[in-house]
Parts: sequence; C-alpha cells; structure tokens
Amino acid sequence: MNTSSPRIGVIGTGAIGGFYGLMLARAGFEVHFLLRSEFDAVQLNGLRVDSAVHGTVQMQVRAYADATDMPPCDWLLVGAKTTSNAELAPLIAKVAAPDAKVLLLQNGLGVEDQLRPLLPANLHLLGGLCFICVNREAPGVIRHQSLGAVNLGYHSGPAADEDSRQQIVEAGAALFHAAGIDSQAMTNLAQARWQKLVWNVPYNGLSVLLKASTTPLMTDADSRALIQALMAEVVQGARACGYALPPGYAEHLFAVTEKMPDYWPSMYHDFIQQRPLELAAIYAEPLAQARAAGCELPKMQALYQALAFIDRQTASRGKPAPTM
Ligand SMILES: NC(=O)C1=CN([C@@H]2O[C@H](COP(=O)(O)OP(=O)(O)OC[C@H]3O[C@@H](n4cnc5c(N)ncnc54)[C@H](OP(=O)(O)O)[C@@H]3O)[C@@H](O)[C@H]2O)C=CC1
Ligand SMILES: CC(C)(CO)C(=O)C(=O)O
Repeated sequence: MNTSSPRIGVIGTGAIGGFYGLMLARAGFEVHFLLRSEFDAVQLNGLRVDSAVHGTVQMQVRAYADATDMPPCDWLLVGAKTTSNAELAPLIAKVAAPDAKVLLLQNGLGVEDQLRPLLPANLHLLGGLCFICVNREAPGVIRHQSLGAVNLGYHSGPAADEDSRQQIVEAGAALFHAAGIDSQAMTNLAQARWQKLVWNVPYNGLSVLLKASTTPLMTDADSRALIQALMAEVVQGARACGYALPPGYAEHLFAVTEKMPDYWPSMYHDFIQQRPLELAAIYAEPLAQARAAGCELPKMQALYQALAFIDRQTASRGKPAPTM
C-alpha cells in the first residue's frame, strides 16, 4: 500500500459517495468513482457539490461504469445503499488492493456482519457514520444542506491487535481531516451504529409514512411526541444490547434537528424514486438484536411493519401483474 498518498475508490457515487469523494479529490487525493445511472453525465460534466458549507465545488473526476476498469485502491468508500451490499461485494473485492481498507459509509446495524463473509479475509472492514444532510439533485449534482462529520470504527480484518486497528481508523479519519471534514476515530463501532439509529429510526421512517420532512415533523405536537418515544426506544434497545449511550444523547439529537434546515431523509428519496428502503439495516436488525436481549420495542416494531408494507407495495408495482 502507498502510505504517503493512498488511492481511493468510491463504490456507489450517490449523495454520500459523491460528496466525500469529491471533497477528497479537491484536497488532492487520487479518487476513482464507480457510477451506474449517472455515469454518462459525470463523464461529461464531472461532479458538482452545491454546499451550504463549502460553496460550489465542481471538478472533472475519474469516472467508471465498470469496476474492472478501476485500478487497485487502498481505501474503498462504499456509498451505495445497504440494500445493494451483497451485489457489490464481488466488485469491491475486484477493486481492492491487497490489504485495502473497505469503509461502509452507511446507516444501520449489522451491515458489516452481512458483508464480511462475502469479502476476502485480507481486507480490513470499517464502518463510517455520516452526520450530514446531502441528496442528489440532478445527475452528477449533489446538494449539501448542512453538517458533514464522519465517524469511523474498525469492524474486522487482518489487524492483529487493538493498537493496529486503532491506527487504521485514525489513518481513515486523517484522510477526511485533510479534506476539511470533521472525523472521529471511534473505539466501538457497534455503539456508534446504535447512536446513529437514534436519529434514523424516527426521522427516516416517519418521513415516508407521514410524507413529511423534518420541519413539519418537529412542529406538530403528535409527531414530536412520536419522535421522542421512538428515540427513547432505540436508547432502551441499545442499553439492552450492552451499549449505554451517553446521557442526554436523544435530547441532543432532537435539539440538533430543531436547528437543522428543513430536510428530507434519504429513505424518503428512496420511497419517491421507488427504490428499496433500507429496512433490514435500520429496523429489522436492531429490533432482532434487542429482542434477542429480551427487549421489545413496540413503537419501532409498528413503524417497521407499516414501512415493510409500503416497501412490498413498491416492489410489487415493479413486477408484472399476476395472471388469474
Ligand atoms: N443522504 C444523506 O444525507 C445520508 C445518507 N446516509 C446513508 O448513506 C448511504 C448512502 O446514501 P445516499 O448517498 O443518500 O444514497 P444514494 O441513493 O444517493 O446513492 C447510492 C449510490 O449507489 C449507487 N449504486 C448502487 N448500486 C450500484 C451498483 N451495483 N453499481 C454502481 N453504483 C451503484 C447508486 O447508483 P444509481 O444512481 O444507479 O442508483 C447511487 O449512485 C445509505 O446507507 C444512507 O442511509 C447517512 C447519512 C446521511
Ligand atoms: C441525522 C442526519 C440528518 C444528519 O446527522 C443524517 O445523518 C441522516 O440523514 O442519516
């Protein structure tokens, strides 16, 4: 591996992959972007981020429609939705340099556990929790509304001991720092993933179910109460699984959301675009882990069941009607 200037690959160049990849490219890193539906537009016009924090950033980038054309990369940032991980595993393995670090920039729980058996054992697997509001506005154009931090933790791989794991996580955080992005090296990835769920469980699901962005959700007394109750359940689930979240964490996220610009969570964009919802990672897995620890989370379970119905309706619309 090239330690002085690692080569970075972005697998899934959507809102998250496009934003962080472009910021790293702007900082001078060699970044290679794997695209699918937006390849032609990005090949022609490059990537653009319209950011309320960094202004407009536009650059021609190294774009690929086929992973086999990409050079071996030392760091692979996976910016696809968790629902695509299994299909992406062979592509990740192809693009990875020996000893590469694969970083899942995704929400949810259990995503590394699901991908690990599909990756070669020589690859390091890390998780990244992104505290950011970004969405795709047009092909190759990303809107960045606020925040930006990405917190990293080690999941599994050839690192022999805790010190070498932490060194890898700190090297990852240093890449983001060099690109002007706030980033912390976390010692406990599972705990960090539970913490992030305190936001995603209420807002992602309710945005789809109630067809409401954060401002109306934070204005109405009933939706506020529901958000607080769901947040409390996630904290309870985390505790049952052995992760005591910092005191006042849910209240802190609630207060942060009050100050955020009006925001449609990424699950709402998936719903509108008729894409699969990230229900396994954001709802099913935490519910299953909490239940295995003897903890039922009834409001979250009801939200999950309603979303699962919506997700199945969307999937069946994409299929030919059954013959009588
Ligand atoms: N958006 C946000 O503000 C935040 C998102 N997150 C999390 O980050 C993750 C990514 O979300 P987000 O960036 O919003 O998602 P997007 O839908 O914007 O991006 C996903 C990208 O992955 C690409 N992709 C999927 N499958 C493949 C494939 N087989 N080959 C090539 N490209 C592929 C998609 O291509 P195509 O265009 O063809 O579909 C798309 O460009 C999710 O887990 C989300 O929950 C976390 C914090 C904030
Ligand atoms: C909580 C938020 C909006 C920003 O931290 C986010 O990261 C998400 O949409 O998943």
